[in-house]
Amino acid sequence: MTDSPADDHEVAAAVAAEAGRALVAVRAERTDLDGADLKDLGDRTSHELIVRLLAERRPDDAVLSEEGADDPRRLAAHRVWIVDPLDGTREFSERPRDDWAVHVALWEDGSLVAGAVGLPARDVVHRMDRPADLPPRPDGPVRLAVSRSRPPAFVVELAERLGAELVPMGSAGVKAMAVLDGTVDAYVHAGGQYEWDSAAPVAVAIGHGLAPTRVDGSPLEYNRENPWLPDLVVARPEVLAEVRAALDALA
Ligand SMILES: Nc1ncnc2c1ncn2[C@@H]1O[C@H](COP(=O)(O)O)[C@@H](OP(=O)(O)O)[C@H]1O
Ligand SMILES: [Mg+2]
Repeated sequence: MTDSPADDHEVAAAVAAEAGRALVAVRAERTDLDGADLKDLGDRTSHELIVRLLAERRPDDAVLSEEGADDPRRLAAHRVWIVDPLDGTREFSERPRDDWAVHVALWEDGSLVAGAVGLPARDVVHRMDRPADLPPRPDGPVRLAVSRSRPPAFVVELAERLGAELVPMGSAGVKAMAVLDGTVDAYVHAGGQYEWDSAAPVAVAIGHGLAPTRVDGSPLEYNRENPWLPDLVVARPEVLAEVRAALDALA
């Protein structure tokens, strides 16, 4: 029997948690592997588990996964799970880094309606339906999360304009959750990403009352034919106007 639609948040969180446990186990047990081999095993293990769990619990829904062949039926589907089985694959392969994530989001008829971002190495699952208050923002410069391995030149320029501090870390999910846990004030990305990199983090950020957008201020749209979604802005309310003004000036 499948769960009722009201349980979509539970499904997202449970699937993210179970995939996270599998990834932690792979990383702990396969000490014979590192680099590309560990990345590949992590990607594959998490993807296969997520696809199996969603097929069991939501057999009528389509799935768009970074690690699966694109299923064209998703374009006619009302409900599509958008998943990144292992976001921050590079960091996953660099033991003992903990900045990697599992993304599970549900898109329904044009909107993200459920989502969970698991941070397995930190034993945390952030959920769209369980918002926590943002910690107070400390005084001082705006803090921007940025890729540790390929910081976009655009974000470096933005930081200069804002007089902001760049805080490098891996994984789009980790960076978006760093806004919610108060580690940074905003996550701005440009130059390349796919829908699975941002869907679940954006769903969770929306659940926490934030209003993520594209860099040009337009809405983030999911389950499009081409899943390329190269930029996004996730900012806490106190810095949003300042960040938007700097983005508009750079455009
Ligand atoms: N220019 C780009 N083009 C495509 N994907 C990008 C990208 N920059 C970042 N990403 C993806 O966004 C995620 C976070 O990257 P980063 O840690 O560098 O910020 C990674 O996902 P994966 O780890 O799932 O591949 C990475 O592949
Ligand atoms: Mg990713």
